[in-house]
Amino acid sequence: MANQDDQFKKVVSHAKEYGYVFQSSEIYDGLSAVYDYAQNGVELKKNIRDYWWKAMVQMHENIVGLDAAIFMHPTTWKASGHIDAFNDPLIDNKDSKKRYRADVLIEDYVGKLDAKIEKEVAKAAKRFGDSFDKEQFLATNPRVVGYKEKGDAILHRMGKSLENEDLADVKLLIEELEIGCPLSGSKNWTDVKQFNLMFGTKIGASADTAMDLYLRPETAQGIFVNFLNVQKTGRMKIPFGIAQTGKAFRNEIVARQFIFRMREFEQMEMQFFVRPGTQKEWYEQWKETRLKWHLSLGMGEDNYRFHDHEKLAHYADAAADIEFRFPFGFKELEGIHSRTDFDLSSHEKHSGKKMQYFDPELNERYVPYVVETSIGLDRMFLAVFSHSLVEEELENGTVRTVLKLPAVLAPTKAAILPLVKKDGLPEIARKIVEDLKWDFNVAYDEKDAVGRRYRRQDAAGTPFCITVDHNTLNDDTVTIRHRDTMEQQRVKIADLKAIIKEEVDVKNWLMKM
Ligand SMILES: Nc1ncnc2c1ncn2[C@@H]1O[C@H](COP(=O)(O)OP(=O)(O)OP(=O)(O)O)[C@@H](O)[C@H]1O
Repeated sequence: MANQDDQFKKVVSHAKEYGYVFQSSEIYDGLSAVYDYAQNGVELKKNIRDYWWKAMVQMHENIVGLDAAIFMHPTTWKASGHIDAFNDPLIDNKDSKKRYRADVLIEDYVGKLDAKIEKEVAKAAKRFGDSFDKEQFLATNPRVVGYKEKGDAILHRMGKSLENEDLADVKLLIEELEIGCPLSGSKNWTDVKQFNLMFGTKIGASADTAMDLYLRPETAQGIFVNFLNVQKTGRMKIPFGIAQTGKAFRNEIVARQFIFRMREFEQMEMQFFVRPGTQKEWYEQWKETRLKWHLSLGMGEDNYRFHDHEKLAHYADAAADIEFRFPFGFKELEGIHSRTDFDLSSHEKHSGKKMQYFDPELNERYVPYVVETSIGLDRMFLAVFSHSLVEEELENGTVRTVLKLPAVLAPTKAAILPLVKKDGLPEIARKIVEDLKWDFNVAYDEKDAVGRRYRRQDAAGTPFCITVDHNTLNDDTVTIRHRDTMEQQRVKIADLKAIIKEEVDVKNWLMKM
């Protein structure tokens, strides 16, 4: 593939062309960092959500679901720390008048060092072939070690400065590293300031009684405030979890990179309530479990890595990201956070209501500790979509565009194609659609030559094309074509359901965890 920018542009235009993602309010020139999911996008998104829900809720006896409201009592956000501390450090360039997140500018600088490391690794792997030992190379090659140490030192200093609210040092770091405005190159920066990311609104009709509200910036707080309701009504015993998917809103300063960073997005979060003192074990366990979930989709072990945080949020005693190799480099896809008892204790203080659990085994009451797994649904969508989009050169010299979505997530599982629009073939194809649609999302397509229809379905990500031809009239068999290998098999119509199920069944995918 061409360079990263070109690849990313292809992802964005393909998402539009094949009915996955549209810019919101496009006829009014769009709304920045807000997107709509189109006919195929809504299915892919639903399938990702279901895949997560099944893995987290259905497969765990001790995890239950919740759907809390987006609006919450405003004191929630005082207690959670969002009113005081949900800020991003921003910096303006005086010449280009562009605004950036200071920490992102610095992280991008470190990302370039990481890219240099990857280049060195690729070069050495080529040179040494089978005898190449990547671990040893990373640990001993002086140039690579130098880049790594420099990157770590920069992130460490930034982490400390942000933790100590020393914004002057963050600016100094940008100056010392000679980071320029990505747009203009200018190094003429303002001071770094904090900017709160919550969107405010009002509830109530009259000006005197209206109450200031916030659109929730994370779904987690809806779980915390309901913790005892769920525990008591579900008779849950610690350790147990509450899972939720839903919209969150953040007034992001730098809203770019398509659906990677949006102002309205969806999260899939699970809060796991544990005995104080056991949180580190659970944290490690959830890190591992969540990585396995990602790997079960078969998108390549090399495309994931953990990033353990040095700079911890006010509520956490440990935190790590699962990063994915997006077209623009490794970036956070999911966060796993050991949130201590911060949230529940703080809600206890602010509400005056007890948030404690009586542990019958210890015969003791306590505020549980919490380990959270939090993944952006839209970001997961981008990971899957961008990874799946490939251009393949075929033997005859032509190029085919294929969206190799994991079959379990594909919006349409099979397209049923009559070879020609006559001789009773469309009727048989329609009958197959009628039969399969009870189990799978399937499509009927009779327009254009069959080769073009295959390409259309390849690009839309449909794992199977089923072609009804004249032989079907004699022996009730059809051709089933596999998207990724382009292999074709002759099979009985009666066997179609089982063949498709084998490939798209959630169980078969989750069993790989
Ligand atoms: N603006 C956003 N648009 C899309 N997804 C988001 C956005 N902000 C967060 N997420 C998703 O929600 C997950 C959990 O949120 P969390 O608060 O941990 O993110 P974060 O650390 O603030 O993310 P980032 O550092 O990228 O801003 C993230 O891992 C990401 O997948």
